[in-house]
Amino acid sequence: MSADSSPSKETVNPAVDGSELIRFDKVTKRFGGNTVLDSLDFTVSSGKHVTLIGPSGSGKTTILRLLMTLIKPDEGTIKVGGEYLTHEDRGGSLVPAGEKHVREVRKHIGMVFQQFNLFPNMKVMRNITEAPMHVLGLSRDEAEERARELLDLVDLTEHADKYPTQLSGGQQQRVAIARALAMRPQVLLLDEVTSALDPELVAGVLDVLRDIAHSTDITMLCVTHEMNFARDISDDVLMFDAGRVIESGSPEKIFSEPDHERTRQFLSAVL
Ligand SMILES: Nc1ncnc2c1ncn2[C@@H]1O[C@H](COP(=O)(O)OP(=O)(O)OP(=O)(O)O)[C@@H](O)[C@H]1O
Repeated sequence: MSADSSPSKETVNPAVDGSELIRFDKVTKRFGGNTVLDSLDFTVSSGKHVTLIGPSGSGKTTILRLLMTLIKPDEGTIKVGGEYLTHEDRGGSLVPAGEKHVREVRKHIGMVFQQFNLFPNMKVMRNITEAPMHVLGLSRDEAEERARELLDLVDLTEHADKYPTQLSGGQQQRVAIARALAMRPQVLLLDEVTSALDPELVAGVLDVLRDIAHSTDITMLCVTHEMNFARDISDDVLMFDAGRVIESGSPEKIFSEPDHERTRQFLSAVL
């Protein structure tokens, strides 16, 4: 993909001003007796690329699933773009969020999953235009124009009329990235997006994501085991252990001179 094929910042993410975009306040999540997130606090500023690293089971994916409202916290609050995701503010008192409120706030969040999750019965173009037309109310022409720009961005212009099964896993994952961006989310959540791919297809997907990270202002929250990718794109790396952030900092700091012994152990096992 040439640098020229990148869409304008306006196309991808219209609302970037460096302010706080995500806030977790004392978020606790338990599954049965297992406390997966333990009074977790963290924030992500608009336009930043933040990578979550840490051992298996430390709660990284749980954070993304909470943001997608696939699960709810047991305690604490989550805000996106200044709005509560989990609650509604009724004259100063917080009540659990209703469906409509959750849908509104969630519009600002896009997610790419490990397993692409494309609609198998829809061609690539329709996979990308479906949500902008039905959720945002774009006309077919508007949605298709947006989709064409994004197909260019992910280097799949020639494949708009194919079904997902006619594409490689790497191509399907790039469609999933375009589909997430078509909603013009303020934040893109990436959950180990290359871990289901054959090794030779990983680089193409990571290159597209690097390009998006470097050529747009979109906020990214990324869970990955690809440490070189994390080093390339991250403004901040958060090291998790047992549902808490044990240290955070620039990739240079975390990967080269971490403060914490647990971080050193984890990195020596994965690097
Ligand atoms: N729906 C669920 N029901 C029960 N336990 C769950 C559920 N989802 C996650 N867990 C447990 O929560 C813990 C944290 O899971 P999570 O997927 O967030 O970890 P992770 O840090 O993303 O791990 P990995 O790097 O292996 O993906 C694990 O012990 C997991 O088994």
